[in-house]
Amino acid sequence: MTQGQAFGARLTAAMERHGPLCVGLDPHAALLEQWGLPDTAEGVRRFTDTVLKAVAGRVAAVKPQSAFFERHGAAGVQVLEDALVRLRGSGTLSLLDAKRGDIGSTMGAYAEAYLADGAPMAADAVTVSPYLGYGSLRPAIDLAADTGRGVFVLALTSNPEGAEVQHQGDPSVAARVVRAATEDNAGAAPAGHVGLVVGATVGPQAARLGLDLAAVNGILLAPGIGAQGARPADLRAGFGDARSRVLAPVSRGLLVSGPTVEGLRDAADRLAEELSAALGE
Ligand SMILES: O=C(O)c1cc(=O)[nH]c(=O)n1[C@@H]1O[C@H](COP(=O)(O)O)[C@@H](O)[C@H]1O
Repeated sequence: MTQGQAFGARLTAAMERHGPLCVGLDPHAALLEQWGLPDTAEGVRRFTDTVLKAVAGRVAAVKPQSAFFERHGAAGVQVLEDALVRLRGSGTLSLLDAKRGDIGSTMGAYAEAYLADGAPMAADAVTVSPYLGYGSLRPAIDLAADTGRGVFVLALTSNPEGAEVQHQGDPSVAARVVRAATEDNAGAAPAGHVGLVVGATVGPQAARLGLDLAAVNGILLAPGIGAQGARPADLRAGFGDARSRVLAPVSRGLLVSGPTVEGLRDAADRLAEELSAALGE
């Protein structure tokens, strides 16, 4: 293991220290405009610099959404790579949101891109899609374990269209993904390296679909608060006894508080408190 501690231990410690907020780093064109920045790689660089100045070292995790960097080509991807480097050692973990999923041999290459020591784009964890089969993710799950990193597997996503696939079957497809991740996390303490994505907007449906979230022994990434309509208070009902494992990523709902470092920082502090209160005992 090359990150010192295992991913589950590092993220659990960061959440105990800083709370359940994960800052989503999504430089949407509309946000760049609102911040008075050009919709170019240079605009994305200045946006990213402000977000990291505001929150790096103060929140448990930052989740850059790769798409908003990729739309500016190689120059945008360079901004993302630089952000990942900057987060290393900051005390804030990087969760790269790239939602990768492919046949196993190609998945191996994605794993090397994001989860190998010394990789230019190495993050603390990456989001992955199990919808080519959970087993196709094996190269990423295993490399993450070897290097002290993690993966977040999509289980029950926050968007309404996810139901077409994830709700199907008995047990549901989502429940089978949860069960597979639970097996990969068995025996780890305080948490395993396979996290799951369960949207804050759909958490209340988890029990109906047979997801045993309390048994997962991994961190539950719960997007959907703010722009997608969920509120911090919804987490308590949606996640029940698993709520101490919830890490809530918020992008637009927080980023609209820019463009000043102080404005963003204050908003992040308030949101972190609200989330802690909603998820507390
Ligand atoms: O993996 C994710 O983070 C993710 C999964 C999911 O089910 N829903 C979801 O919204 N996301 C991501 O979380 C972020 C949500 O952004 P906001 O709605 O602006 O907070 C985006 O980067 C999405 O791509």
